[in-house]
Amino acid sequence: MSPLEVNSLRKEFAGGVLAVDDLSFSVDEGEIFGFLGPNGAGKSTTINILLGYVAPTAGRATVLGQDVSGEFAPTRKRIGVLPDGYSLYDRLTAREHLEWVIRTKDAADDPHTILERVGIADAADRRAGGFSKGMCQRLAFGMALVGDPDLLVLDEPSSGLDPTGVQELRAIIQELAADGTTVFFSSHVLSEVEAVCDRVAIMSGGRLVALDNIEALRDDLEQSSQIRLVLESVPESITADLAQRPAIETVALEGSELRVDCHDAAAKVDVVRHVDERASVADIISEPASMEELFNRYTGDVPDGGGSGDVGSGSGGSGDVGGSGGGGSGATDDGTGDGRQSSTEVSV
Ligand SMILES: Nc1ncnc2c1ncn2[C@@H]1O[C@H](COP(=O)(O)OP(=O)(O)OP(=O)(O)O)[C@@H](O)[C@H]1O
Repeated sequence: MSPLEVNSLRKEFAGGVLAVDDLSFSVDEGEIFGFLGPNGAGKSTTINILLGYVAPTAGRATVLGQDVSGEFAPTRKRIGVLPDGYSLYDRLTAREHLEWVIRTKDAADDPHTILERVGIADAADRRAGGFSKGMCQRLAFGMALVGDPDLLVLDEPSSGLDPTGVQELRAIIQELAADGTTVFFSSHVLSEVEAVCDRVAIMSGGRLVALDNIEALRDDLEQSSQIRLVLESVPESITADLAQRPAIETVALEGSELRVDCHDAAAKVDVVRHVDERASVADIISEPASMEELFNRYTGDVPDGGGSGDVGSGSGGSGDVGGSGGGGSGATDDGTGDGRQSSTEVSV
């Protein structure tokens, strides 16, 4: 059985908000599974269902063989969670944070080993109140590693990390996955997802709009990607002419560069022929779809490149770092609130 199975999942909040709509997917053991989507797509709600904090309205989710609607507390001990918008205790040291999760999970880890792994062993006895954002993130990630979880649920795990930190995090995630840990990786940072995930699911408006490895998604869109032509001279009305042709989505002219979004490969050929008959083409540029384009095409969103410091709303309903289930507030399930905290994230 897959460690994570979701079948026809639906979540409707009070007031008729349909947050998750007929969602089905499964994740393999040892897979790093990216979970993407614009704000409000339903990612946090799905994660909260998978962690047993929110009850689905319909459908079924099974995590590590346990139905989330059943007695989920023992299973939660086998899950490590790094929620977005987690909170740490200012007065507790890094070591004390880990000791607390180790206790609540009945684990036998050595706090020092974990702190070394996440690169903050030097700060073991410092209070978290004085930590930088990156140090907090490393500590929260360390807390998620307690008990050698079978499933890691990471929400915006690279938030606040410097480039070295991002690489270290990536290496740890890959090591864990190679050892059989299943990783559920939710992020707005598309380059991170591309670098680390085996497959990605893209959510939009509560629905799954794409599910595959990035190469396959890219191939899929390749048929309908953009072509750019650099012209030596620009014939009058070329943009209007092209816009009339079949399977053309948009046409834009910037200086001598013509950009055309096409529905299929045949349309690209038609564009080249059509323009070549009317102008001297100096260069043809057809690049593989970027991760941003993939996201944009599947969700209809206009991302800003994954690095501009947008404000994303918090997710990860419990704020229960480490996934101990022993201190998280839990998300309410009545549509009146979900216990989330907001945070500033680098996001699309
Ligand atoms: N407790 C709640 N009560 C009512 N509506 C909710 C609740 N939680 C989420 N929603 C709504 O469900 C939809 C999906 O929200 P969700 O937080 O799951 O999206 P998300 O993909 O995690 O977004 P983000 O990237 O902004 O965190 C939104 O329309 C949101 O307003």
